[in-house]
Amino acid sequence: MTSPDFIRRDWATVHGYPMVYAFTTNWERVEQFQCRPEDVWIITYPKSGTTWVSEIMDLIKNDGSVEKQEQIPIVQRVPMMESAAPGTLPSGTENLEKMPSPRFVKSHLPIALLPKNFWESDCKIIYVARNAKDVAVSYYNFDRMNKFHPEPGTFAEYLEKFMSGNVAYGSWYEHVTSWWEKKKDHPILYLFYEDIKEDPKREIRKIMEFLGKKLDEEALDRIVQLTSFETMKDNSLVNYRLLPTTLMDHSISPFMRKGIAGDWKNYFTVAQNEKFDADYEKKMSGTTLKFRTEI
Ligand SMILES: Nc1ncnc2c1ncn2[C@@H]1O[C@H](COP(=O)(O)OS(=O)(=O)O)[C@@H](OP(=O)(O)O)[C@H]1O
Repeated sequence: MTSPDFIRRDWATVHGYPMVYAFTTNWERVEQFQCRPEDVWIITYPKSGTTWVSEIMDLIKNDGSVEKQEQIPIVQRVPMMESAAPGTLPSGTENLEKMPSPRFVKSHLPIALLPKNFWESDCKIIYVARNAKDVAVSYYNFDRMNKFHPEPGTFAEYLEKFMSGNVAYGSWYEHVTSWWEKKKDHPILYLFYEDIKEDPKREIRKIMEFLGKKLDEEALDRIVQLTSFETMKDNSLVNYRLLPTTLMDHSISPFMRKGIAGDWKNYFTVAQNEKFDADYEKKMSGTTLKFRTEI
């Protein structure tokens, strides 16, 4: 297979936001995407636990039974709306348009880039946030292995880009705080990666209630087990290993990398940490949103 022309391309810009080039060659399909009232969206800043919560949602829908689950990759069960790989794979919008309701829709979009009829569709939204330091580390390693993105450079170089929002989907700080504010006027289940890691059963219960499903303890326990990092990292339907290495090279860094809270301590120098904290204080001073950087 010859390399598609979007491999390792620099970010495109959409309304001022850096965006994965391959997704932008027909952005109108994103703006015009027809949201449906029965849709449930899983929205996150990248690397915050999207795949984890997508699998949890799909198992809840199927009463905690893998037998009931369609045996197809998570990218088709919970398609990422804005994704596209021109000439290589069907786009997220194409996959979603063909899906019967109720659909689960994944997206990393900031509020400003949502499809035009998003809010009037009155869909359900689950938002998952993860602390900025672990997101930066996870995103750095993802950019190393994911050829839809430009090379990240060294971790020191990457961290500067992350702090200035010069990464796909723009600023983490703006993303998590603006979605937090939206909770005031739209029912959004706002979850934290660290909380799910700390007590998966408690958080799965919240998702179950939000989706209006009732499952017994046995089913809940099964979902906890099936969505543990150890199980998901070896499940080819969720670990992205079915994608060709021309797109993602897991030998550089696996998609299911470590799955922990606090890995940033293995990456940040003392000086980087101090600079990051000072910058964080300034950017996050106006919000009530609080994160844990370890559990
Ligand atoms: N089950 C489970 N438990 C704990 N952690 C998990 C789990 N599944 C995925 N992950 C970790 O989530 C990180 C990937 O985030 P996303 O799925 O949001 O990535 S993406 O934005 O959709 O590409 C990435 O984090 P890092 O390991 O820190 O890189 C994954 O390993």
